[in-house]
Amino acid sequence: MRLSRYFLPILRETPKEAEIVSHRLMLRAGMIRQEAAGIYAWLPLGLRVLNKVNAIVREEQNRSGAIELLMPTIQSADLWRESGRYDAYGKEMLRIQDRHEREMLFGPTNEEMVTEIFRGYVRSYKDLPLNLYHIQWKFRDEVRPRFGVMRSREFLMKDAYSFDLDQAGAVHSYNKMFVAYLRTFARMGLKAIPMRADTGPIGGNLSHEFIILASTGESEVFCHADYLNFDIPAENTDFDDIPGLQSTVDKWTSLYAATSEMHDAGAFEAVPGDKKMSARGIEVGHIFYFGTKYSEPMGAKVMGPDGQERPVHMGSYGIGPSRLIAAIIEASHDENGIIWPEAVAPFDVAILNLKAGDAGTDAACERLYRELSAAGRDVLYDDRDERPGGKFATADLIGVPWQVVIGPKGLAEGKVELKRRATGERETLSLDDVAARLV
Ligand SMILES: Nc1ncnc2c1ncn2[C@@H]1O[C@H](COS(=O)(=O)NC(=O)[C@@H](N)CS)[C@@H](O)[C@H]1O
Repeated sequence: MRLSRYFLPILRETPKEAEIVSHRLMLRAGMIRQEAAGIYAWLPLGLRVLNKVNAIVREEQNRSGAIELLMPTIQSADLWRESGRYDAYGKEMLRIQDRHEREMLFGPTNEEMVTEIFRGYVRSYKDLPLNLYHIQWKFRDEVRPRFGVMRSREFLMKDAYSFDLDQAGAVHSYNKMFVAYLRTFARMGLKAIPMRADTGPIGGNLSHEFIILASTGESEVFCHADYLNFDIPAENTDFDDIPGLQSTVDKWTSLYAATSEMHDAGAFEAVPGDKKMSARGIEVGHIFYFGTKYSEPMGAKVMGPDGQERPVHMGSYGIGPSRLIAAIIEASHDENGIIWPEAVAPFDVAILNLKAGDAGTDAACERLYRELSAAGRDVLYDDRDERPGGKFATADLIGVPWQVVIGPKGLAEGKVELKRRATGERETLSLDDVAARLV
């Protein structure tokens, strides 16, 4: 992408309404724009990151055997009356009427709808286990949306829903999602710690939140420091290995970890002093087992192997891709801007032409731009007629992992400069060598 032809509305000033660094940087880097309280437009740079985050979420959901579909954002109130949540959900639910005065709502979550889809087609235990997921916008009329997309009113959620014949099967489905979540967040360069959690309006009695430690996190968390060094389940994890997954989950729940709602100070006391961690955290995922809470009232049942009909056991599993972007920035930035983990960076490489219009630097930049693009790298070529300082500042702000600086002086010696954003380390090497390094 040539920056002279892109749409990247960088802000010079720090917006005063932004209280935390991720909100400030997402506004300044031209990633989002507020359209209403808690409602944001995703500008081109932000959308590129959101798509990369979603790609990782999707890959790990699919690896675990979950199947993607897409449910609508607008739902019928009658559906929610079946589960009894229409009135119980409270003011967070955005209730609307259509032209025929039918009561509708903008979905805050999809347990009822996915149960309705399931019951419309599945009758036999032979069709189980089943996990259906989608990545869809949600609306929750938060009384105090804040911190940008960290706690917004319209937000993106991956929500998965599992269906099993009995609790034992549902626990295995839960464990598959648990392992998928460990892999998902690790691939984004995050250390997420699973913590026993409250189940709230979703319900049930088994639930874990996945928390990223960050000083600006809304959650207060207490946990054993050893979690930070646990190995992440491998790419070739066998998701059909029931005891294997259970032992992984047992390991990842063997040490103390709880949010303030679930904190047991006595139990925490037993953690060795140098291993005690109390910190702020950001909830990036939350998984629940809630048995027949929805299948019973909504008549989602299957014929068992014994010829008996029974309601299916379900769980739901949420990740917030839009919140995740803010969480990644909170965990990975410096005074100059964002430092994207390579897996989610909006571009892989930024080429900075220090003298746009100079035949030599233009030719060298064009050549590198062509070579890297042909090799499948996402390149942002800063070809603007702008002084070097502004180009350096923009590249650091938007956090592209690699910068290639090409200027007339360096070229005269056949050299360009390669800078690694994460560490600031710089190397001087030939144009050929830098291309080889980056493909
Ligand atoms: N207001 C919000 N803004 C941004 N992300 C949010 C917001 N509320 C929730 N999320 C994200 O969505 C994830 C799942 O939300 S949840 O309420 O915990 N779970 C559910 O809604 C279940 N239906 C899981 S499918 C959270 O872990 C969080 O990452």
